[in-house]
This record gives sequence, structure tokens and C-alpha cells, in this order.
Amino acid sequence: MSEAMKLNRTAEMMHQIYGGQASEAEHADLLCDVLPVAAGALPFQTILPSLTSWLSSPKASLADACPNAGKPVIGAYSWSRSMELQQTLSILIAICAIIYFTWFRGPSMPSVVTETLDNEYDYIVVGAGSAGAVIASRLSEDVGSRILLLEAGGDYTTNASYHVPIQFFDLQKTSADWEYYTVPQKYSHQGMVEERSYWPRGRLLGGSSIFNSMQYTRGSRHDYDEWADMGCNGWSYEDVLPYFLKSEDMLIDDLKSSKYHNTGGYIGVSTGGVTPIADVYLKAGQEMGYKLNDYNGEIHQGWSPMQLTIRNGVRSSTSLEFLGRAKGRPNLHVGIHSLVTKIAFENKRATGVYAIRNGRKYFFKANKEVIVSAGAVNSPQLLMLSGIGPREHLEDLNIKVEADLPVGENLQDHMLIHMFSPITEDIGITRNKIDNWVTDLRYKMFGTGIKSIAGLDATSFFCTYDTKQKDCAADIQFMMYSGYMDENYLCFKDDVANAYLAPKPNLPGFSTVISLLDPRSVGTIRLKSDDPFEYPLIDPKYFSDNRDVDTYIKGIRLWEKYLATPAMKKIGATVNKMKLPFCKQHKFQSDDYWVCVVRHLAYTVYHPAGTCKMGRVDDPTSVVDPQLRVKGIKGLRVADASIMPNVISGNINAPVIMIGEKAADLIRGKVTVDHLKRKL
Ligand SMILES: Cc1cc2nc3c(=O)[nH]c(=O)nc-3n(C[C@H](O)[C@H](O)[C@H](O)COP(=O)(O)OP(=O)(O)OC[C@H]3O[C@@H](n4cnc5c(N)ncnc54)[C@H](O)[C@@H]3O)c2cc1C
Repeated sequence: MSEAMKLNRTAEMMHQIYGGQASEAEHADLLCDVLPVAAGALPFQTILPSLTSWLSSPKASLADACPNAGKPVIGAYSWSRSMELQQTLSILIAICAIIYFTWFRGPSMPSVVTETLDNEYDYIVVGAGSAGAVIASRLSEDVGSRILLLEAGGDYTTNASYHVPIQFFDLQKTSADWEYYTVPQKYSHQGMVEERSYWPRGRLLGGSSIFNSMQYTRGSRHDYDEWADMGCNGWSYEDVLPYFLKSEDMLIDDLKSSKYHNTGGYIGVSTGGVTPIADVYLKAGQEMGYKLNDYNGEIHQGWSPMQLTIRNGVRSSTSLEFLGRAKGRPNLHVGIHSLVTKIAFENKRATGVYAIRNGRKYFFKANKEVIVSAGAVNSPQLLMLSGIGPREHLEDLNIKVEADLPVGENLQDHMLIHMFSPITEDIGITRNKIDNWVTDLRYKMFGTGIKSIAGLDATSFFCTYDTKQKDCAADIQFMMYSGYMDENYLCFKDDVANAYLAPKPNLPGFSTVISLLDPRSVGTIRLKSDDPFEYPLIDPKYFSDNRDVDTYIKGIRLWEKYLATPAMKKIGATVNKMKLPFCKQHKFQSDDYWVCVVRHLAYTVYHPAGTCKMGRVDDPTSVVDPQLRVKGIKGLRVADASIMPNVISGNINAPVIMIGEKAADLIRGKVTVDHLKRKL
């Protein structure tokens, strides 16, 4: 049948149907005949009204109505009610897709990249991460200063996943990840391939603030008072709190008026809590005898909903919030794909930096200062490549020594272990709920739902050394993730992965992430060679100090207690009797069993710090003074996670942002937080 004949016949039949000239039986027969023709020749909407009336007829079953259905009446077409439903669904999906593409504009992501850079600036900031982006943005508030921010990685506007909270794991092992590995570990990581720890680090504008799981924690007041006691004048809790407040835009109503919080800063802080299991975590915490509190407030120890750097369902990264706001300032240039390879010196003064940018070598002159904010791995690497580091190590690599300082020492990191608990109620997050077009559509249109959260719904801090002491710096943290975490990317050995990893991410369950906050094991970062493209040797020496293992076991005992609470029992949570072949020689839940488990399965929480330690000028273990100036060198500062004398007792992104805020004031010789001090 030709197309013209098809159309004629279809039109004729439709006329009969619409014109009411057919009996009910004929009506159905006609439809059986006409639909395949119409499907080929007419837009579906044209026949929809007649279809609907036919479907609503009580006699209209497929067998009754279309006795020839399935036979090759016209071509090979057989139609059915389910086909019709599929078609209706297709229309709905098409409508949703149109809405999706026409209405959704996505969060505004202004690109801040500068194509053509000048040769000379006042300040050069190396690294656009949690600290560097803040420093560059703040320095550029002074219109008289000219700032160059150089970032080894790319733009933050190029991939939507950078901003979608639940997708933080998807960023690992991509081109935006430095993808470091530690050297083989002697006392830990026995379940990982080659006993190495995989260390993701953000390599793009925003650095690791785009890679992290967005937990907003500051640590305890005691952490900073301890820094001050170690000789870091100006870094006590009272000194640093205003700088935390400066960057904060608290979006949680209950906390807005707290003196420990602020509104109007750049980093949005909100809470997760979309999943109903969040309430169970908190109830169980209370049943353990802990109070619900604001862990960023007066008391560190206790249980709380998680505070997260998320604004309206979008990750509040330092690139988006700090650089995005500085867009258009003519005095700030941002160069991407620009790896700084060396700092230049004249008479012990930093005069600029060499960088490889798009395959070409450049020199950028700094008239006032170079600020190194390349993170706890790359800042010590760059200093050592430039001749600032332990003399012996540099001389071994034929690097001319500018300053003999303990760069790369004092590497401290938190560790974590995931404890998976299956539950009987489907009240958390499953993979299906994330990878779902409804979830996607909801997120794209309204910025809500599972994609708008990190999945980390509650947290708790414990002082295992003294649970009665209410005001203390915690040494164990629980982070409650409301599903099974997918850890396939972690390089577990095959037998370990088979036994340990949650095999069914679509079954209801949650993960308690137990984190060690007060590590006594201390490691190093060393150069492998004088080649800036060669990754440094990272050796955290995890668990080389047995006190860390002992604290871990105390944390695990708290977790067992937690799972034994009525609230947890109600949802069927139990200590998961993982059949771990490598620990089967030990009695399940004995101390030896848990020691074996943590030595196999615990790994980094991604909080390396301390490798360019801040301290008194006369402290032989310090690299920078309390003004963050590299000792013995003029015009050079370090400002990022590497300057922490001791890693704080919590997740460290907010403290690094605070370091960025304070560094900007130190560089400018200004105090911009007086109004916030008065609030306290
Ligand atoms: C997977 C993951 C999850 C985390 N989760 C949390 C969390 O939930 N909460 C929390 O508080 N903290 C978390 N953290 C830790 C936190 O994000 C980091 O500690 C913090 O971002 C470090 O900031 P930084 O400025 O020191 O370094 P970074 O943010 O890593 O910035 C360093 C920047 O310098 C650039 N750079 C390096 N070398 C050079 C060079 N030679 N030339 C030019 N540019 C260079 C890098 O590409 C990078 O952009 C997490 C980290 C990771 C990786």
C-alpha cells in the first residue's frame, strides 16, 4: 500500500469512528485495523481521543476486541493495550524531556578563566583549591593589587558532576583527579592491592573542595588552642572563629542566630536529612546517652545532623563561591592547565614562578609575594623542587638548597573504615534511587531529592579517652552514610573485595564511617626525583603507632553499642558478620578480630595535613611562621592544609577555607573580621 493510499484509508476509517457510523464491534475492529496504519501515517495524538474512548469501554479487552491481534494483519504489527500504555508513557517522557531542556537552566557557573596572561603581577597564588581560590578572591578585592592565580587542572564549569552533591564519588579517577597512591604501607592497607592507599585530590579550579563529600566541620576549640600553645600566635580558637564566620552562609534556620554561626558569607552551609533514616541515627545516638548538639558550636562531643557545604542542592565549592563572585574583576587573572614547576629566588627573595602552560614554559614575575596553596602533597613538593626542604634530601637529588627546612615532615592524616549494616526497612539510599530518571528530573527542575544531598545525614564526635568530659577534642567520629558506599574504586585485593564490599547496592542498608581523628602515626612526603612531573613519594606510615589501633578499637566498641540501641534494632541493623577470610583465625568481634579488620580495611579520610608545619620561628620542626611566611625566605608564604601544626579533629575543608581567609588578611596587613569579633 502506498503512503497516499494509507492516508486515505486511515482518514476514511477515522471518519467512520468519529462520525459514529460504526457499531461498537465495528468500532473495535476498525481500531484494530486502523491503528497500525495510523501509527505509520498519522501523529499519535490524532488518534488518541478515539483510543481513550475505546479503552474505557467495558467490553474492550484485547482478546475480545482484536481477535486477530498478533497475526500479520497489516505488516507484522499487533497492538495491545500495554503497547498503548507504552506509547502514552513515551509521550509523557517526551513532555518531561521538553520541560527538562527548556525550563532547567542549571546553577549559574560563570567561567573565570583568563586566556592571555601578563608577565608580571603583584601576587601569584599557586593552586586554586580550598585555600588558594579564597586567597585570590580576597586579594582581588583590593583594586590596586594585581593577582595571578595559577591552577594545574582545568575549569570547574565543564562537568555537571562537579556540582551535584550525591555524585562526589564519580569524580575519582577522572582527569580532574591527581590520583595519588602512597608507598606500600607496612602496618595498614593489608587488604589493598600492593598495600597502597589511593589518594584522590582535586586537580581543577576549586581543588579538593570540588572532590570532597561536603561535610562542614571545624574541629574542636581545643585544636586551635593547642596550635596557639605550640607557638602559633594568632591562631587560638578565639582568633580563628571570626574567620570561620566570615566565609559562612548558614542556611539551617535553627543555627542562623547562634553566635557560632553567621549568614551572608560565601560558603553555603545546609543539612542533608532527605532520607528518613536520618532520624533513626539521631534517636540511636540519644539512646546511647549522648545529647544532640551543634558540633561546630560550644561542645564538640555528641550527635548531630550533618552540616554540609551545599547551597540549594549545589556543591558550595571555593571556585564557584569565591572565584565565581570575583568574575569580571580586571585585577584577577586565572590561568588553568598551568603547572607551576619551580619558584624563582634572588637573594633569598621569591621573585616569581616558572610554569608549564599548555605545553610551553613561562616565567611570571611576582612584585610582592608568591603564595603556595597547592595542598598538603603538592606544596611540599613544589617547595622542595625549588630548593626549600631537608638539605640532605635535596642534595641527594642535586637540587640547590635555598633554605634547609623540614618540608614534607609531619604528614598527618585521618583514617576511616566503612561498616556496612543491612536493614529491614527501605528508608535510605539505594543505587536504584540515585540512577533514576525521576530523581534526575526532580533534581534538574527543583534542585531537590537524593541528588541534592551528599547522603551523609548525621555525624557524631566521641572522646574515647574520657567520655564524661563533655568539652573535649574528639578522637573518633562517626559519619552516617544512608546507603552502602560503593568502594569498588579503592583497589581492594580481589578476595577482600568479594568478602567485604556490599554486593547488592540496591538492598536497604547504611554505612557507619568510623574515623580516627587524633592520629599519632606521622609520615613524610619526599621527592622521587627533581622532575616536577614525577609524583612525590607519599608515606603516611598509617598505624605505625599502636595507639592509633587502640583508639580505633574503642571506636568500634562504640559502634557496636550504637547498633545495639532499640532504634537500630527496630530497623534490623546488626553488626554485619562479614565473612572475611583473612581474619577468620580470630574470634568474631574479639579485639584481635577488629585489629585484623582495621589493618586490612581502614584507609584515608583524605585529610592529609601538616607537611609545611606552622610554628615559632625558633621551632626546628616548623617551616612557616605564624604569618605563614617561609622561614628564611622573603616574599614567600604557604597557605593550605599543609600548614596545620596538628591535623584538627574533624573534616578539614572548612578549616582550610578559614586558613585562606586569615592568610588573605595577613598578606594584605588588614583585619577584616572586627565586626565578627564583636558578635562573639
Ligand atoms: C575525596 C575527598 C573527600 C573529602 N571529604 C571532605 C569532607 O567531606 N569535608 C571536609 O571538610 N574535607 C573533606 N576532604 C578534605 C578537603 O577537601 C581537603 O583537605 C581540602 O580541600 C584541601 O584544601 P587545600 O587548599 O589544602 O588543597 P586542594 O583543595 O587540594 O587544592 C590544591 C590545588 O592546587 C593545585 N595544584 C597542585 N600543585 C600545583 C602546581 N604545581 N601548580 C599549579 N597548581 C597546583 C591542585 O590542582 C589543586 O587545585 C575531602 C577530600 C577528598 C579528596
